[in-house]
Amino acid sequence: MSGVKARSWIKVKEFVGLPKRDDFEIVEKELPALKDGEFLVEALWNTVDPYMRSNELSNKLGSPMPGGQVAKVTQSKDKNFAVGDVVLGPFGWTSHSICDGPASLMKIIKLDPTIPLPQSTALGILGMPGATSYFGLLDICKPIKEGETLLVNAAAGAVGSAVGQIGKIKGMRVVGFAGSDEKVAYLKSLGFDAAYNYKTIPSLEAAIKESCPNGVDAFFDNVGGDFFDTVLRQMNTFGRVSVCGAISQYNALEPRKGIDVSSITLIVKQLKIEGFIVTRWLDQWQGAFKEMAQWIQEGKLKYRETVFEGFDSMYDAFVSLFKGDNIGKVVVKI
Ligand SMILES: NC(=O)C1=CN([C@@H]2O[C@H](COP(=O)(O)OP(=O)(O)OC[C@H]3O[C@@H](n4cnc5c(N)ncnc54)[C@H](OP(=O)(O)O)[C@@H]3O)[C@@H](O)[C@H]2O)C=CC1
Ligand SMILES: O=C(O)CCC[C@H](O)\C=C/C=C/C=C/C(=O)C/C=C\CCCCCO
Repeated sequence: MSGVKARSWIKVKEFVGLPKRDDFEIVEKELPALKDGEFLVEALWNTVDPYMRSNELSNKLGSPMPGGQVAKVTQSKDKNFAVGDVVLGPFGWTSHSICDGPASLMKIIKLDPTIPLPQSTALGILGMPGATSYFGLLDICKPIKEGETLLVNAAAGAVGSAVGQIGKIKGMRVVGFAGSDEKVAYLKSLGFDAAYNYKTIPSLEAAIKESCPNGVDAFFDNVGGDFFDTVLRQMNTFGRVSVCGAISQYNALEPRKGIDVSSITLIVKQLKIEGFIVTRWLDQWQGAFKEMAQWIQEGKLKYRETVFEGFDSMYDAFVSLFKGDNIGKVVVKI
């Protein structure tokens, strides 16, 4: 069997600035017949995530773009995977893939049919970004006392919107910054105590002083650059900073050289500043998803998705992340 043609988005040029359409080519290739122990999947949902911008973290030139995918088994010679099963796997920006099951290096998880949420959530709130929010907040920002102030930026995105809500669940006072008035309204609808459009406020420093009169105890940073420095200067003693992302720098032609905050400030305030990669907690992701699914069912945790339609829209979906066009998780319905 097989006789299937797979289409893949191949990265053909290193990114310089915002990725361009001609940094990619869509290539079609006929897949071979399945061998024993293999199965064929067809993409249902693809994801685009900011880390794919990295020339270092993404696949090599000439290879398909990386990434998680929710896919349907359409042919199988593996007794563990039947036609019709839906799986989550690292298949990248590809329409069809041949897999040789969990025994191979690929991580292929059968989706849990007892969690009654859309399949696309395995790429968002109950996937890598959701785990990022959960562990980046709870393990690094460590909510300690009821009423502590948490500040999060890119707050209306996949990671940020869950960070703020988990902060509220843990009894924090939550302040969010995002790039449009529509996003600010969304954050308020999620229960954020204060929210600002950082593109239109006259001064970020003044907005922090106004919304965090007792200072900032915990800072979840998705943006980096000047934003990072400005918040760092307003942290309280024993403040915790979760350095999750630096999206303001990913397309910069000349990234900033370093942090523009005196080390004396860090010493005197005894700040704890920790970067992380979410796979650090990979063995704990499933436990987090169970708890988050419960919060969703109880109405305590809400999520949104910005859906692009069709395999050909992968590029538009990807660059939307850097233009701030999305609310919540960007996914592509194939
Ligand atoms: N450390 C880890 O393991 C992980 C880190 N991350 C990081 O988390 C962050 C959020 O990711 P994710 O939730 O998937 O993406 P989002 O859904 O938040 O989308 C990206 C958002 O970033 C904001 N943004 C884009 N460019 C800029 C800029 N120049 N300055 C300020 N804001 C900008 C935009 O929102 P706005 O309109 O508000 O500007 C945009 O909507 C990223 O930095 C990502 O790299 C994600 C997963 C794992
Ligand atoms: O969905 C899955 O299960 C697959 C997840 C794979 C993924 O590799 C896991 C972790 C992702 C980490 C993301 C990190 C960041 O976004 C922030 C760190 C670095 C981004 C550097 C971008 C540089 C741009 O020039």
